[in-house]
Amino acid sequence: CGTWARLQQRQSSGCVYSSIHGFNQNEVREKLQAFAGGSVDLLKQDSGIGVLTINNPSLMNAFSGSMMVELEERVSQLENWPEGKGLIVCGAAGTFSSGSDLNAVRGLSNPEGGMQMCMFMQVALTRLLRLPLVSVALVEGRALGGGAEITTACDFRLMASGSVIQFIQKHMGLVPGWGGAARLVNIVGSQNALKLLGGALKVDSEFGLQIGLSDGVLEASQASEGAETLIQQAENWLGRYTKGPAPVIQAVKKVVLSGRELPLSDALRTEKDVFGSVWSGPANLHALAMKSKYK
Ligand SMILES: CC[C@@H](C(=O)O)C(=O)SCCNC(=O)CCNC(=O)[C@H](O)C(C)(C)COP(=O)(O)OP(=O)(O)OC[C@H]1O[C@@H](n2cnc3c(N)ncnc32)[C@H](O)[C@@H]1OP(=O)(O)O
Repeated sequence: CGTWARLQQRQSSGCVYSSIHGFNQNEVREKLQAFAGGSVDLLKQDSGIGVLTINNPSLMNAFSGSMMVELEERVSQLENWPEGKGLIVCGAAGTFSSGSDLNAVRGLSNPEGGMQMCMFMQVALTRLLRLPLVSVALVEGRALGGGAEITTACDFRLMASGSVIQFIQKHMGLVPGWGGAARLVNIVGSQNALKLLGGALKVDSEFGLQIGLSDGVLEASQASEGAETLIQQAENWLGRYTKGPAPVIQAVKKVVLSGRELPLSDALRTEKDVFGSVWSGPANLHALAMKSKYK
């Protein structure tokens, strides 16, 4: 697909930033690796649903430098997953993420270091949002600062009862820098984004639904035999949008993404190309043979 391929190409070559902006991805990667700790784990399931886990429980899943690098590596793996249909992004041990690891932040304390880290994370999170998979952030516990920003790099957000998303950057004398402000405006509109960022408001599951930041509330059940875990609940919720063959689900995500990101004429051309990739495909031929009715 012509325009889609160009969009993909732009994103893997760094999309927004290049050497013109003083961005050297390999150099930043090397610097970030020096701030080690935790991991970002990927489980690719046979069902076509991936689970990406932010894993640094002793620091409330704060993002060390090496985790930023791992996030980018996991996104690369997901970009090359033909059988993939959906993705759940969650945190380990009952909480989502408390944002940047403050120890790494202190080590990058000059504006140049901060901006390099921002550029790296913006590129990784833009690629996460542009995956041809339907993605959902499963928020349990807290998503603070950079953690709140990561939730906005998914197509949907599900909040467990008792969980909180909070853009606390203002309290730190900062603004979001991982692309979270731009994405938040797209999700909740500029009025609500100004309230959330300007007031560093705590968004609980009810408020989240009200302003459209959250797409559903999950009830954390007591761990008992037969009780669904939050991940299982999120998988069930996602199932409505990922049921069917991977090429069709990926095609749906691509046309929505191009409609959101491209000027209309480019989006229309992409839609035509993506349509061509599924027209007379196995799923299309099967549906025609079944003479299905949609009453
Ligand atoms: C670049 C800026 C920005 C962005 O990218 O947008 C950021 O993300 S900056 C990071 C913003 N986050 C914070 O400032 C979080 C600060 N921490 C807290 O508010 C609290 O720790 C908590 C997350 C609300 C949890 O509170 P509580 O349940 O009471 O646990 P503890 O406070 O005891 O936390 C356990 C342990 O974890 C350490 N911790 C938590 N978050 C971070 C973090 N972001 N970086 C480094 N360390 C973190 C906390 O210090 C405790 O460690 P010990 O004191 O050694 O036990």
